[in-house]
Amino acid sequence: MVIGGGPAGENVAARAVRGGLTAAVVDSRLLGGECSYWACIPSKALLRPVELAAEVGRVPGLTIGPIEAGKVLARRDEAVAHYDDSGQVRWLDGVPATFLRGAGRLDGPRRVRVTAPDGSERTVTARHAVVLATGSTAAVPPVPGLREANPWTSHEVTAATSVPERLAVIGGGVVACEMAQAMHGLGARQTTMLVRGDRLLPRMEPFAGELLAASFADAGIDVRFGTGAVAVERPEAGAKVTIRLPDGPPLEADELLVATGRKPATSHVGLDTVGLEPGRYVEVDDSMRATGVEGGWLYAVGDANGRNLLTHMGKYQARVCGDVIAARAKGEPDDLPALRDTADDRGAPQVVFTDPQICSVGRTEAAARDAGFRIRTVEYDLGSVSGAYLLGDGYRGRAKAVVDEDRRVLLGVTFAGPGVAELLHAATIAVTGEVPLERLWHAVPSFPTVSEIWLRLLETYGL
Ligand SMILES: Cc1cc2nc3c(=O)[nH]c(=O)nc-3n(C[C@H](O)[C@H](O)[C@H](O)COP(=O)(O)OP(=O)(O)OC[C@H]3O[C@@H](n4cnc5c(N)ncnc54)[C@H](O)[C@@H]3O)c2cc1C
Ligand SMILES: NC(=O)c1ccc[n+]([C@@H]2O[C@H](COP(=O)([O-])OP(=O)(O)OC[C@H]3O[C@@H](n4cnc5c(N)ncnc54)[C@H](O)[C@@H]3O)[C@@H](O)[C@H]2O)c1
Repeated sequence: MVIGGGPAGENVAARAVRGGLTAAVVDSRLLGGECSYWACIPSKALLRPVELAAEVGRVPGLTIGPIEAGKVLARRDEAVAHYDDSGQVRWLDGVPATFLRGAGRLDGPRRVRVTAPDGSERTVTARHAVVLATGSTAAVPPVPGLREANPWTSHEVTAATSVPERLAVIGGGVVACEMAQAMHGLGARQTTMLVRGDRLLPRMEPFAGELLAASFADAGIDVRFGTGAVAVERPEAGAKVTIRLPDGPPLEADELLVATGRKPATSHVGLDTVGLEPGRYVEVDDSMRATGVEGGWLYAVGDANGRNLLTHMGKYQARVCGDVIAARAKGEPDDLPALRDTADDRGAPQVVFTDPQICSVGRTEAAARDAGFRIRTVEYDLGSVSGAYLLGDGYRGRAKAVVDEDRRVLLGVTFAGPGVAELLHAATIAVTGEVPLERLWHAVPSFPTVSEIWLRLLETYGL
């Protein structure tokens, strides 16, 4: 029994069925989850034309007219299937698994109470396991007047039906960067980012945020560091927003986006009925089983367990989880390597779809040092790789690899630059596979591709 039908929940059900069990998924909104309708898919649909326009602008001889925001918003609507989940429901039927539309809530061991949209209730008892896959929601900080001002969160900005003239953004993380760039590229005349710290994307290598900030400055996005909202005023819905800052004049905007992180969607799922604290991430072991629940029947995957708030990592956890549940149900060995999550704590692969793209896998230099590794780092200017130069004039980018000096394998890799997202999986294989540098040296990148960065990094290292 799976509560929450986002990418993680759907995949647990599919794997459990593949393993010979039956499965039911309950979702209170749309099957497909936040990712399909209000996160990954719409945000990337909005960003794609902005990225493409930037790419075209770097190639002499090509010009691109202004982006028609209306058509981009219409394509976004297509990408989210006009907020209709019948395609996903058909997919789940074909798994085959049962879909229950309604709100799920734990009601003691292996029991889930489902409240349907018409208010009717039923209780389902799972034979083997219950999986929490309820995701996360935007966290809104307790700034005076902020909630009352009804700001946009990721939910509203990805579903925007028009582009505000003046957009203010609180936050400097992934959602803030991607959506500031999307709205600015789609026509916002004044986009201002209020960033608490001293850089964008603080969890990434510092050069990534620096390159992004330079690109935003060139594009006319006003990024202000070391500041934030101390109070917010909006007299009525639809009116302009006034954001009071720690110093200087207040900022006025037509819309305000709050992108200051997430909180787990676990406050309403009956955690208290099984001895866990509502509203917290559900702590799990590497088989995705909730620790601290007697009987071992409760699991949590995806954003709900807080390991890595990324769709592909939630789906990976879901594959582990569905397979583990099936193995345990059948009394089969449940400790095989494929039945354990070994990817999450090494540093998940992630792509930030801005211009430049920022992507990384494994540990940053700081994280590797904190973990006690004896490391050496190498960096290289991506713009001086022939393949990158050929992509367009003024290509700016950088790559960095973190090497474990004791084992001579890569602990982490970061790329920043236009078109680097597709380089990431090679890095993921090298880091996850712990490919020795001496072996990696024989993986010859094609000329003239951006992948030649691999050769340059290894040469810089000394190979
Ligand atoms: C703007 C934005 C862009 C993003 N872009 C990317 C990206 O490009 N790549 C990437 O990897 N990640 C991205 N993410 C992160 C990604 O969206 C999440 O990691 C992912 O959606 C988590 O999947 P999930 O299945 O755990 O939860 P969700 O997708 O949040 O799904 C949870 C589901 O549970 C349901 N639910 C909740 N409570 C109940 C209940 N009590 N009963 C029944 N159903 C319930 C909800 O209705 C929802 O359908 C982005 C996030 C945001 C906000
Ligand atoms: N392309 C992608 O992979 C993608 C895209 C969007 C979101 N996501 C995922 O969704 C998650 C949520 O993204 P996010 O950008 O909301 O969170 P985040 O954790 O990436 O960034 C939050 C930002 O808000 C700042 N902040 C936190 N509290 C604040 C406060 N009270 N006042 C001012 N600033 C504050 C933080 O310093 C940070 O810069 C991320 O973990 C990310 O992995 C992924």
